[in-house]
Amino acid sequence: MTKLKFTKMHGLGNDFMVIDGINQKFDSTTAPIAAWAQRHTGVGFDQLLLIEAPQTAKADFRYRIFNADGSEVEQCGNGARCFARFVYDKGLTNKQQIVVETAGGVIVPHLNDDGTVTVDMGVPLFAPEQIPFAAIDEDDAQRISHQLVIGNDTVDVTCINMGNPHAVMVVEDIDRAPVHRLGAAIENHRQFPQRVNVGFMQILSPYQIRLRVFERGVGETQACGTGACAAAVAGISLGVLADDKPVQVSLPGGLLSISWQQQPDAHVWMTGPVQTVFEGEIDYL
Ligand SMILES: N[C@@H](CCC[C@H](N)C(=O)O)C(=O)O
Repeated sequence: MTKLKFTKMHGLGNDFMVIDGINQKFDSTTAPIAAWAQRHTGVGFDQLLLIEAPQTAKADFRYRIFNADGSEVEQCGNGARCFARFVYDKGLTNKQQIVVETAGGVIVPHLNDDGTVTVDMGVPLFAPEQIPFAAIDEDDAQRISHQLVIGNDTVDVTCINMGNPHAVMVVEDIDRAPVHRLGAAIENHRQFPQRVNVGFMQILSPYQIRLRVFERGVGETQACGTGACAAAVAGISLGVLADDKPVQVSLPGGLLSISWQQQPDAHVWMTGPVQTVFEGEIDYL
């Protein structure tokens, strides 16, 4: 049995087991990721983040993401900030602006002097096949908001791909929203063939929202970076948020600042904190 070194980190309470897969051997096909994710019997985390060498010369690193249920996914915003802090603090790079390959496209985190990290999260996608979302007909396919039938209820969701799929609902009060019941039903709704992350957004002003996210493969988390980006983009696209200043997103774990201008090919920018909690090692292989 060898020991695998890892670092426990979090971004606003969305927590991660971060593994340097460049300097140690790690096989994601055999690692017991879902068991390690367990809160009582494992390390406990929402996502495992794996750092690898890039596959193209244009990037500095490749960053892979695994949900607590063990599924590999395309993108993770809070993880991207932790990733950047990790590679810099561990001396894997001396760059403060890092080009990163992910399964959801290239992102560019930048380490700020105040300890926060700003990430260029790329361009949001809206077309049903890009989410992916199975629209019921051509009219439905033209819209960014869609009606979903869930049992006896009909709910409106705005669908955005931020590297990974998101469905965002506007609600009156996130404290009273049925986040767990509706979140689980929408995550696994037959119109989302790859499942979906579900955001519940309360509008406070054109520049301020409250947000809870029921994450695909995890359940409700303290914060979701891509969820915050998707919610801000959804609100701006629906005309209930403004795009001339950053939108402040208040999540159960704290605040993220999101900027996006409603123009073709405009990138989404996310700024927020990161925290290293402890270093650990676990029996492996
Ligand atoms: N916590 C994340 C998103 C992690 C992946 C997500 N659960 C998915 O399945 O796509 C974030 O901060 O963006």
